[in-house]
Amino acid sequence: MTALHDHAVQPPATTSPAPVSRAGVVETLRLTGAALAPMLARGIILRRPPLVRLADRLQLDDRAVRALQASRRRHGDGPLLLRVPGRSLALVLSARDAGRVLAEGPTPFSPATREKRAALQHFQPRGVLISPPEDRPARRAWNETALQLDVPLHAQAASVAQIAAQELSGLRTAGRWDWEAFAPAWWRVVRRLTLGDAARDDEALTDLLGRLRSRANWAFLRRTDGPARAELLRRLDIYVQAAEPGSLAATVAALPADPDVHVADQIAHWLFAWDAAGIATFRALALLAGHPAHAAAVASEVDRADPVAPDLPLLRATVLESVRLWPTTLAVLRESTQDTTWAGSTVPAGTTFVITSSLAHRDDELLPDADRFAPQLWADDDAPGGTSASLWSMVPFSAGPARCPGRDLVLYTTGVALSVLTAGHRLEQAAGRRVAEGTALPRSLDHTALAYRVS
Ligand code: HEM
Repeated sequence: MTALHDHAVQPPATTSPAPVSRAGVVETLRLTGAALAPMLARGIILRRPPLVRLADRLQLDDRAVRALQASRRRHGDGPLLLRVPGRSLALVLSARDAGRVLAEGPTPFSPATREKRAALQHFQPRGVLISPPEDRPARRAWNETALQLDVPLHAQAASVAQIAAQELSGLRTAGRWDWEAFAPAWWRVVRRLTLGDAARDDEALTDLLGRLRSRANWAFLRRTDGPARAELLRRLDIYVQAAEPGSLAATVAALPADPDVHVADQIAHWLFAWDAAGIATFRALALLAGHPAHAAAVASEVDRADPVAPDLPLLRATVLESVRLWPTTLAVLRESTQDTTWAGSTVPAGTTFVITSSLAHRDDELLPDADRFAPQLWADDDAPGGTSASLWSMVPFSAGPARCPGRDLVLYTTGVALSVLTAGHRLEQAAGRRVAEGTALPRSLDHTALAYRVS
């Protein structure tokens, strides 16, 4: 792995720090309207389809990028403090500062911000991402071991490939599929690979999680449904105890027991996060359909691969491009646990720093490939190539000590899913906003409107 994904990641020394600025009331309102409100409205924890449609129709991510860039031109690229009554909120506007905030954690920049705690406690009160400092190390280490971070082929890789083939090849055989057909098949893959075959048809479990995620969208504004949450965690525990061979539950059962980890809470996070992986896969199909030369290279990669546990670097890069171009984590938040200093100016403890993924990944003032499909960016060991400081901002799986521990398993699983859906066929986009070579790619893409056909 390159330095970008190391725990010891340091912000690049090539650009000098810039001081903090403060937005006025009107500018705060403008930025809230253009960048923050559309993100919240779309649903941070569970997407709301009508709002996803609206974001696509109005290209809201494009508006967000332009508003943030305008503020950066006005103030410089140091953190921008907004005027929010009773809160200290700072927008991160440079790759340099994003690098710092992500690298220097969990102190002074904690991933367990109050917004995330309020949202995620609805279904995973002891999840690693919202854990207090004393509980975090054990849960983080457990997640890294169970998910096998930095291991391209997870111990369950062969089983994952088999499950993906069994559940998804029917879509290809049907010749055409849309989101309505893909999503239930994807959830069957997720339940089987996480909990075992016994969970294959347990749609009630996914529905229960969905209801709690929908409450989580409202964070502080909705009461916790304690009984429903306890029921979810209880049902997850039953599957974990059964430890069906070939599932992640079996991997988990083989780990040393530690009562402080609270396994069901960690698995509730996994199930929630697999939803993002499905969305990323579905959008990656649009990239393949719209870039025939790349699709041809992928086809020969799939032909040559080991059928039992295929290693598919071009498909990994395709999924990485999917989450770079259309990030599934709309913003990465950190909360400062002490005063922090920025080129001589001090920002008080308790400030929430917001890295908006749309700006970080689509900053066309800094990134030459911001709006193009550029799988070659990930050729260097899956980290963006080149030495430009601006590339530090391209971190769809985050960076530093809270980076996504599921990253390698996600890239493997989604790569295998794409190979099942496309192998031996020519793929075309049949519906949804066009994603085509030679045009600037849309900044908001409604995945629920996409459909594909193979011939
Ligand atoms: C497209 C799919 C995914 C993307 C883009 C993604 C991205 C991310 C990002 C950006 C974070 C950091 C969040 C933050 O700092 O607030 C994160 C954290 C995390 N992800 Fe993922 N993730 C994905 C799927 C998964 C899956 C499928 C799993 C588990 C099977 C997983 C497990 C986790 C865990 C446990 C954390 C918390 C890490 C910590 O607090 O140290 N993710 N992910």
